[in-house]
Amino acid sequence: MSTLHYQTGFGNHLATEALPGALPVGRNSPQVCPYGLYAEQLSGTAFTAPRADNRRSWLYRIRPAAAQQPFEPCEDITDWNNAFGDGPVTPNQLRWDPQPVPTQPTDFIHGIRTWAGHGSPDEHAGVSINLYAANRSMQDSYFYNADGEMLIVPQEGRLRLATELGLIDIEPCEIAVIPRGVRFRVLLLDSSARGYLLENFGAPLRLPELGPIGSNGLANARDFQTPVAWYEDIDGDFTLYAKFTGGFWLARIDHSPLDVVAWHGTHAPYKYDLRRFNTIGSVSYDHPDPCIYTVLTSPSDTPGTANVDLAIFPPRVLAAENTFRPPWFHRNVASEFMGLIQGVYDAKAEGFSPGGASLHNCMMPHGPDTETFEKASKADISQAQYIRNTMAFMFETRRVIRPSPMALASSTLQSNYHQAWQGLKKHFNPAKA
Ligand SMILES: O=C(O)Cc1cc(O)ccc1O
Ligand SMILES: [Fe+2]
Repeated sequence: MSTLHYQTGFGNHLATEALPGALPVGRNSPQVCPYGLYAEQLSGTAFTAPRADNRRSWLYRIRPAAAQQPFEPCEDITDWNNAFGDGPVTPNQLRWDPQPVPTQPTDFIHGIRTWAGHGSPDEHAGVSINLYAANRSMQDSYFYNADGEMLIVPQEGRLRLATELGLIDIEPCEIAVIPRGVRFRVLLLDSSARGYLLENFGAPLRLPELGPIGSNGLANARDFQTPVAWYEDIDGDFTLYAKFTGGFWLARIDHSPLDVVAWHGTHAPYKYDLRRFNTIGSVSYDHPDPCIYTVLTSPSDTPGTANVDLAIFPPRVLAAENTFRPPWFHRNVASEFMGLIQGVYDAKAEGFSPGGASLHNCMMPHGPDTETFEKASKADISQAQYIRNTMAFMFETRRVIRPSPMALASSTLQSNYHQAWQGLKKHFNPAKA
């Protein structure tokens, strides 16, 4: 769709300059930088983080980020917060219809509504899960998030992410990650935009290990795209919004903070097209655990137990024999928040719409709805099944996902979701094995 230029790979050390010779050679911090630029290091992990995990970039910019006015509390962003409610969480399965597009002029950061989450930005652990709906570009304003990295999952409408480190265009079925601290603004390329936003307070998202799968498969590193350096040299009266410790702040700034002429490093935004995912599945029997569909993972301090995983359920071919092919009935210690980007999700014949959401928390029983169960139990599985029109995703986390007060009060909350499993008949017959 776009003519933007990207560098490829995941987690590799990239280098890019918008003007020839803007990147210093042989050192990060020369006494005087080319073109009169300032050098600035942006660290996304501890200085001493292991090499494989370390994320930092060196930015060469017109003014350092420190050249800004003091921040004041910002009152006009209230629906995006880290107030996930307190008190006991309902043990009921929850599902929501899609959110309406706003009627008032609303830009991306003002159109974010917190739906669920856990943990805290102060602790660098947990997530917030949000829905966004916007109908105009951010005007004369910029934003950065000190609380976590932002994973944007568009469901409707294309976005241009104008970031310090370059331009990214995304459309539905693509995702983008903006790392902690990176300054950016969001432009709408269509009249309205809607989607999902994960704020990850924990360790930066990374590719999962592949184990016995081998050196290829799932999301391949070469399909990740990071922008080339791009800058604007604009003076004016702008607003810089910041999110820090769950609250919003704003400062005046007399120039665009998107003034990085060259950069190199590992802490940089990227995009990925979910349609490139190399789906691995069972070619003998049984439906595998959904971790087989992991795109990205934010590990916690406990091995194998993620702060959050992004898994997808993309178009694919089901071939398992003598098997109930859809997702099975299950209860899980981990908590599962799902969204649907397009089409129909294979575990739910009805009621889970594109733009909608579901939450199956710790130990909540769930699985195929009655219609899906009955159909799959009788289906001819001598033939492969082609699942074409779909793209669902799941944020799976180790901790309970607390639905926000706003999500629980929303008119889009389905009061009849439990009906999905009410029609399940008793088939038991002790006389027939
Ligand atoms: O609950 C869900 O729909 C998500 C899911 C999908 C799957 O294929 C296996 C397990 C699982 O939790
Ligand atoms: Fe599940």
